[in-house]
Amino acid sequence: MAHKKVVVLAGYKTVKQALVNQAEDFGEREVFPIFHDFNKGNGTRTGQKTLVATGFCSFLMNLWLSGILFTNGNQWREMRRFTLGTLKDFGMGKRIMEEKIVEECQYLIEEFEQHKGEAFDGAQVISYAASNIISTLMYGKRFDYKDPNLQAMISRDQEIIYHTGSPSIQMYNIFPWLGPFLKTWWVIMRELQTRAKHGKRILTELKESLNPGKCRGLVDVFLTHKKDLEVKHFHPPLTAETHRVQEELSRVVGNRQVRVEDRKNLPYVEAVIHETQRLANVVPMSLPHRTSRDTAFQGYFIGKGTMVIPLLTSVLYDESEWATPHTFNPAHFLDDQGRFVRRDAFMPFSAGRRMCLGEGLARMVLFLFFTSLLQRFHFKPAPGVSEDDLDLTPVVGFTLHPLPHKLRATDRF
Ligand code: HEM
Repeated sequence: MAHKKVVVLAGYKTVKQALVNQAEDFGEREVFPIFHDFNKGNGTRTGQKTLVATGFCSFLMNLWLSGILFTNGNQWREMRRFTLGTLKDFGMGKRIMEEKIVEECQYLIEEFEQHKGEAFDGAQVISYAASNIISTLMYGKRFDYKDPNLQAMISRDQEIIYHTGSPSIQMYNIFPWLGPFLKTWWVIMRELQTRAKHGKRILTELKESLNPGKCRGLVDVFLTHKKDLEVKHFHPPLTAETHRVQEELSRVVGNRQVRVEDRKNLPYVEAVIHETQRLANVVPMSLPHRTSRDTAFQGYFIGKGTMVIPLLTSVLYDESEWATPHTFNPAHFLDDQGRFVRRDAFMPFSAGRRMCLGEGLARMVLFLFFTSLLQRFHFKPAPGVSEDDLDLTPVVGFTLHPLPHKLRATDRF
C-alpha cells in the first residue's frame, strides 16, 4: 500500500497457520490513520497511555471497543482481559444474558406485529434490538425503538462504518495529509465528534446517578473500580430452508420461547444460521493485523511491523473447504445423519489472539433473534416482488450489509 508492504493471507490453511499456530507473531493490530482518528491517538501510536481515554469517556460500545480493537501492547491486554472478565460476570454466554435477549425478542416481535402483514424494512429495527443488548450490558438500560437518541446513534454508526470502507478513506489511509481535502473525511470527523459529545453526556448522567451498591452494567463496574481504562443482517434463507427451520422449531420447541439450551436439539436451525453467517461474510477482510517481530512464514521472511490482512472471505469461500462455496447450502454444517457439525473453516469471527471478543454474545443474539422471529412469523417479499427479485448484492463499506428491502411478516398462528 503506497510505501508500505502488506501481506495478504488467503485460504483456510494459511490464515489458520498465521493466526492460530503463529498467534504471537501475527497478533498485533495495524492501526490505519482513520482508526487512529477513532481513538484520537489513545495508546495506539505511543502505546503508553493509561486506559482512561476516548474509549471510556464515551460509553458507546464502539468507542469502548476502540480501546481494544485499535490498540496494542499492555493497553490492549488489560482492556481485553477486563472486558472479557466483566462480560462473563454479566452473563455473556449464560442464562442472565439469555433472559435479556429473550426480553428484547418480545419487543422485536411486537414491533413486527404492528405492521400487520404490510411490507416494511425490518433491518433497522433489528439493528436497534441488537444495539439494545449492548446497551443493557453497558449500563443496564434499553432504549425504546422510537427514541430519537437511539435512532441517531445507530444511523451515525452505520454512516461511519460505511464511509470507513470508501475509496476516498482508503486513499486517506495511504496519504494521511489528504484528510482535510476529502469530503468523506469531514463527514466522519463530524459524526465522531457528535458521537463523542453524546457519549460524554450519557456518561455524566451515569456518574451522577451512580449507586455503588447497585451495579447497572459494565460502565458502573468501570466507574466503581475507578479502572483506568453492528446483526445482524441475514441473507434471507430460501423458502424451502425456511420451512424446514420452522418445521424443526415447531417439532422441538412448539410455541414456547426458544432457549439457548434448545440449540443442541435444533441441528438444522444451527446449520442455517452458520451457513447464513458464512455466506454473508460480514467482515470480509477481518481487521488488519501487524507482525510483532521478524517472522518466518511458509518459506518467506516477514519483517517486524508488516501489515497483514487475513482475508476471511478466502476462508469462508475456500473451494477446498466448502462443497458449494458461493451458494447457500446448510448441508455444509450437517453430516449424513442430519447432525450439526462444526467446521474449522467457519471463521466469521476470525481466529487466534485478536479473535472477536463478542463471539459468545453475538452467537446468542443471532440464535435467539432468528428463532424467535421465524417461530412467530412467515416472511414474504413486498407485494409485486418475487423471491428471485430480492437482490442479495451487499452494500460494501468496511463491513458488508444487505441493500434496503421490505419484507412482510405475517403471523404463523
Ligand atoms: C456477528 C457479529 C460479529 C462479527 C461477525 C464479528 C467479527 C469480528 C472480527 C472479524 C474481528 C477481527 C478479529 C481479528 O482482528 O482477527 C472482531 C474483533 C472484535 N470484536 Fe467482533 N464481531 C461481531 C460482534 C461483536 C460483538 C457483539 C462485540 C462486543 C461484545 C464484538 C467485539 C469485538 C472486539 C472487542 C474485537 C477486537 C478484538 C481484539 O482486537 O483483541 N464483536 N470481530
